Amino acid sequence: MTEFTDEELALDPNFAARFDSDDRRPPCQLYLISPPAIDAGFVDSLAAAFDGGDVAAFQLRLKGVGDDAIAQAAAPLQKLCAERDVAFIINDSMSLAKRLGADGVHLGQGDGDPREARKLLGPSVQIGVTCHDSRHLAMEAGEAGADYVAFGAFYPTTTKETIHRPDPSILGWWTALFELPCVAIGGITPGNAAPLVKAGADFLAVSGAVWGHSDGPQAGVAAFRAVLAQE
Ligand SMILES: Cc1ncc(COP(=O)(O)OP(=O)(O)O)c(N)n1
Ligand SMILES: Cc1ncsc1CCOP(=O)(O)O
Ligand SMILES: [Mg+2]
Repeated sequence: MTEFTDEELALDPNFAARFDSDDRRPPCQLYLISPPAIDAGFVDSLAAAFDGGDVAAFQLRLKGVGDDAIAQAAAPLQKLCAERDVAFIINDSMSLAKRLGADGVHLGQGDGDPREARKLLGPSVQIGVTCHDSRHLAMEAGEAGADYVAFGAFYPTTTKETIHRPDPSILGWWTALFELPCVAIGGITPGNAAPLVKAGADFLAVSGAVWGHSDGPQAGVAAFRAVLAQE
């Protein structure tokens, strides 16, 4: 991608986009986040979710659970992801991602250095970084070799306590300047996702709207089809 000076970028945030105007980004895709706690039957819920429509990635995000317990829970889920061609991403821990041979790891700002993760995991493992509502953090993550940056929480959510509330325009700013994919997260539902897709999100990361859907996770994923196909 074309490199620009800070001055050029400050003058016109779409400066780079003019030069890369025939670069087409793939359509926005779904990135499923697990509930914070699961039971042994969850593999069936995950299979149902995958039956609902295309899912690009699944993140195992179990909070307050030790690595051994996560590793035990992960085995059938990772196998299912491999069978369905869905990237299997581990949250928080690069060492656990390495131990499990996961397809990727998601690192928050306090979860470790993406450069260290790259050294540990190698070139083909996907590394994602939480960037809240910060252009600065996103550019830092890109510099550090992340494979995607995640902005959020765009909407109120009960899945996680959140402080930052970006405007959807941060997605447009990012995609105009950088090829690196961006993920939108936080309280996303089929009803409020359209502005994020329109603004340029490459992925919608969703938990509650799928697992909490009144007709089950298959219907939860299917409900996103229309908004993802709007481009
Ligand atoms: C895709 C994606 N984006 C953001 C997060 C949040 O990560 P983090 O800030 O480390 O918070 P926890 O998820 O660890 O509570 C994520 N997990 N995935
Ligand atoms: C993990 C995380 N990081 C920011 S918001 C959020 C929760 C996403 O879950 P939901 O889709 O239920 O809001
Ligand atoms: Mg984290």
